[in-house]
Amino acid sequence: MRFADKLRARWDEADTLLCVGLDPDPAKFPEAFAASEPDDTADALFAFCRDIVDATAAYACAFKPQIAYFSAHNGGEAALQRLIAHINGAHPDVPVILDAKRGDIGSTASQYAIEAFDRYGADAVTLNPYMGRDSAEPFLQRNDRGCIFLCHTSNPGARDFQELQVDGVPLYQRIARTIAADWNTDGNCALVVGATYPGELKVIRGIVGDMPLLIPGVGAQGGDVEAVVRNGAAADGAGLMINSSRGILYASPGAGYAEAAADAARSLRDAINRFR
Ligand SMILES: O=C(O)c1cc(=O)[nH]c(=O)n1[C@@H]1O[C@H](COP(=O)(O)O)[C@@H](O)[C@H]1O
Repeated sequence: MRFADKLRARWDEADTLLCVGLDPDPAKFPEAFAASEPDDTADALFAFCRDIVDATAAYACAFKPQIAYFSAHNGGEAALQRLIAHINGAHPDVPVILDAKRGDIGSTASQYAIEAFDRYGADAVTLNPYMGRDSAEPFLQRNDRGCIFLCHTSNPGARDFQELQVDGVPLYQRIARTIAADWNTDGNCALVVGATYPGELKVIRGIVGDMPLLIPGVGAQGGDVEAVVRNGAAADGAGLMINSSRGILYASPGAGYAEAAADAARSLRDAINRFR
């Protein structure tokens, strides 16, 4: 199924706008995952994330594994492959967003598209639009998959370039307008907008209509759920994938980590739904 349709079906059927972020950091794992050999780390990455996925799937409109948390470790890429295969097999209704923030010349971008969509089997991938249309083309052409472009990121440095004036408008608005008007001909584009910039989120929603928005930055980064939903929801009350990673993964450091993650995911889903 196309990413856009899978996401829409998940929003409707599971009544959730929560994206569960999978950023596994072995230093924060419960005792049970302590690796005795360096090679055990990859197995621990997989097993910890699998437990989180199985505990939180009911509350998730998407899962978002961050590739660096896997590829930083020997064997980590194989663990990521196993994890996405597990999600696709056990929770086939929940789309997977590979957070890799790719962007390069077209020939290299083609390889990145194969990596995300064929090697890993992701439904969508995060992309950096800085290199322009031809760098996005190999991803856009795979029109059953989602292309989620950075627009206004959640970090403090987002202002350094993204808010510079270009032809009288901030660059992030120009990016939103260009992607909505020119790049989204197959309806497979979405944008990343940080929860930490609710005013900018409102402007972006006004530019892009009902395009899906991936919203990182609630929880650990301090973004406010009410402001995100009020400023970012589409006209039908959906349109958002509101991500939390650390707030769910490390809800409890002990043996009850999976139950605590489920509780954190359920309460964030409910908090989001209260403002829709
Ligand atoms: O593309 C992203 O997912 C992303 C964009 C952005 O502007 N800010 C941002 O935090 N992210 C990612 O979203 C996740 C946020 O994690 P938490 O702050 O722990 O919820 C991390 O995986 C980041 O890499």
